[in-house]
Amino acid sequence: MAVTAYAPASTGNVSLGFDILGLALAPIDGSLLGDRVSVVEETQAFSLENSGRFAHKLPEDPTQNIVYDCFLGFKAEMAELGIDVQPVKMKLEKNLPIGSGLGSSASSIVAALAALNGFYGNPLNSELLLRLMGKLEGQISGSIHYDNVAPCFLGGLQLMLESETQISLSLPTFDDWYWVICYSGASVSTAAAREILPAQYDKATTIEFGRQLAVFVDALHRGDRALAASMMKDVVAEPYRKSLLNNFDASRAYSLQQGALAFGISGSGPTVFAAVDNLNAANDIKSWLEQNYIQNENGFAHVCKVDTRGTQVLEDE
Ligand SMILES: Nc1ncnc2c1ncn2[C@@H]1O[C@H](COP(=O)(O)OP(=O)(O)OP(=O)(O)O)[C@@H](O)[C@H]1O
Ligand SMILES: N[C@@H](CCO)C(=O)O
Repeated sequence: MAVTAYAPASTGNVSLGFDILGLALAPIDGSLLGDRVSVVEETQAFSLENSGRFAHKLPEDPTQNIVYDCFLGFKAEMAELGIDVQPVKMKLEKNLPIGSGLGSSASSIVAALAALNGFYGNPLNSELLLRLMGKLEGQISGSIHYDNVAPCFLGGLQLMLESETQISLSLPTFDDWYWVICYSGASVSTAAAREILPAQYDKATTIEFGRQLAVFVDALHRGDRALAASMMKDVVAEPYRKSLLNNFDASRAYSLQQGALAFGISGSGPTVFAAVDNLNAANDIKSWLEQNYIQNENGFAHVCKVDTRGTQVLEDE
């Protein structure tokens, strides 16, 4: 029976946890903000059919699509278990823009591997799947980082542990916070946005990074909203990346003036996010960003909450 998986958008870094903190997102209006991948049936030769708002941005050759690499990666893992996997017919509904900072490739990777695993009766455990997801994400961006694939797969706010037995730890979040996200419509390559960062950081920045992350995690566990929000300042990527983003400073200034608790770049951009604890302010910031941050017809904005469910796998009727 065909199996479909939905994998939500995610924000990597969340300003204060470069490469090791990520958040899954769900628009509060119920709209889909994530890719869907189906495994339809076994066939003679691998095939992939693309649909969705951003399908036209995908490589035309199916073997250049990361979903194909997911199939190969899954087949190799299954071979280790002594199981031979035949070519399959797959479908990708590409709802997330590529190079958006919303974990677009991660969403395709997670949905593809979750659907493949579901189709074959879940032979691979979650930990193994997540490692494979990270490996495939690393293939695209140049280095393995789990801050999109882990929240996309598991849901919620995830802190990377990356021990031999566990990749990610789930952190508590505040139910009353909204996350306004706005994608400008431009494309920023993750690999390029990583290249512009320094290879080394000075002592003061390193101490600041450690202080912020430690205090933030403690504040989350104690439910101290104000303290948590006050730690959400990016000392690692934003100083270098914001020059790639049109109208970033004005967007932050407006959001903070409207009462946003924090404002930053989602992943490697160009999507920005504002954390807000008031729905009216969240809607107001969304409207302003739609008017002032979006650059073309591909852009969009949503008021979101944390997606606590992560990837959803369904057997088709
Ligand atoms: N299914 C897919 N989804 C997204 N990108 C894909 C897919 N298949 C192949 N690619 C290629 O992978 C690369 C993705 O680039 P990049 O990592 O910058 O984007 P991204 O993962 O969409 O970014 P972000 O995490 O910021 O949303 C592009 O070159 C794109 O053509
Ligand atoms: N942590 C990654 C996320 C990419 O979406 C980066 O900022 O490069």
